[in-house]
Amino acid sequence: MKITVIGAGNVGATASLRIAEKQLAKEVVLIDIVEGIPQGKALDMYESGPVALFDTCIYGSNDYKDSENSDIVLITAGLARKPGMTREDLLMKNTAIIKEVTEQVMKYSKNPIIIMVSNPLDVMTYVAHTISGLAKERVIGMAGVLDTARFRSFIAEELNVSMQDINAFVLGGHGDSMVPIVKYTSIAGIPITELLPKEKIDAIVERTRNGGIEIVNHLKTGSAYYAPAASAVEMIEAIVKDRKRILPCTTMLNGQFGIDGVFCGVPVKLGKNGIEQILEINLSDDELEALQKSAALVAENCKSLQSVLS
Ligand SMILES: NC(=O)c1ccc[n+]([C@@H]2O[C@H](COP(=O)([O-])OP(=O)(O)OC[C@H]3O[C@@H](n4cnc5c(N)ncnc54)[C@H](O)[C@@H]3O)[C@@H](O)[C@H]2O)c1
Ligand SMILES: O=C(O)C[C@H](O)C(=O)O
Repeated sequence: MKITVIGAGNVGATASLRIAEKQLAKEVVLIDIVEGIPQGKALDMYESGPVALFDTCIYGSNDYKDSENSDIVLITAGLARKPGMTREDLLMKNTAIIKEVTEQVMKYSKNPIIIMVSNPLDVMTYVAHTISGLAKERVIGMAGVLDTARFRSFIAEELNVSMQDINAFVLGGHGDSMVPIVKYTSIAGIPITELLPKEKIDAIVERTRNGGIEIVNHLKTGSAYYAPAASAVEMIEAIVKDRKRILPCTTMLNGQFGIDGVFCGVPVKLGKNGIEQILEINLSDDELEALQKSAALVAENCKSLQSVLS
């Protein structure tokens, strides 16, 4: 198994180390546009092998040739937002970066699975899919796992219970319009509505929607990376180990949930072939409407890129 991580910044470097520590690949290649950074960071990680107990071969490069024959490519290249910015403010600059990165990736790997992290997430997943020409099952966006991890952690904190016992889904686009699905949120199988009053649930939903900017406002220089990297690696692990995990991921919908031709976060089955199934679960009328609205915003942004991508 060979995994290439594009972007040796906060998310890319953190994810690379987690991949190595979990021994998910024989070879991890870290690529960035800045000379020295991927080489230095990767060597530093490699040298942690004897004490962190892994044998993964991990190295850095500025040359996409080193990504040759990758099974999985994690794309984290691009600008991160700062306080006062929305993810959509990154649209034009990151589109140019993701277009170039995807072209380079496809020069050297015939049929990789691409996992997109760069923002605005749903639109960048669309860009990578359009440019790569890969089957839609092989171009997957990471956002739902992160948004759901935030939702789960806030619920666990409120109830003072293990995070492991919280089951939930946050669906939709990775923006202010994301849709935490209260109907499928449970604590060891107990519906959340039996354990928390509506006002508390509403407050947690709101905090989840603002989870990204909450971190940006603390950090001031960039955005979150520990939980994002952990979330991307959970998806990679599901694929590498063919675990058939049911996770909220961004994928192209073709009529499911009444949404057509748009990338949007929904529950999927993840295995060795990438997205192996989309689970079209029953949503309440309000949740379905919110999901469709969220997808419409993604579609609008994708449409604005038509001239750039053609
Ligand atoms: N989907 C999510 O939930 C989620 C979560 C966190 C961050 N993000 C997004 O991920 C991206 C990266 O975040 P970060 O915190 O790691 O940022 P960062 O600034 O720490 O790292 C980005 C890296 O990309 C590199 N880069 C820029 N242009 C490049 C190019 N053309 N080719 C190769 N590398 C290039 C930079 O040199 C830098 O090392 C941002 O767009 C951010 O908004 C998304
Ligand atoms: O908030 C951001 O800009 C980064 C990422 O999308 C996040 O949710 O942490």
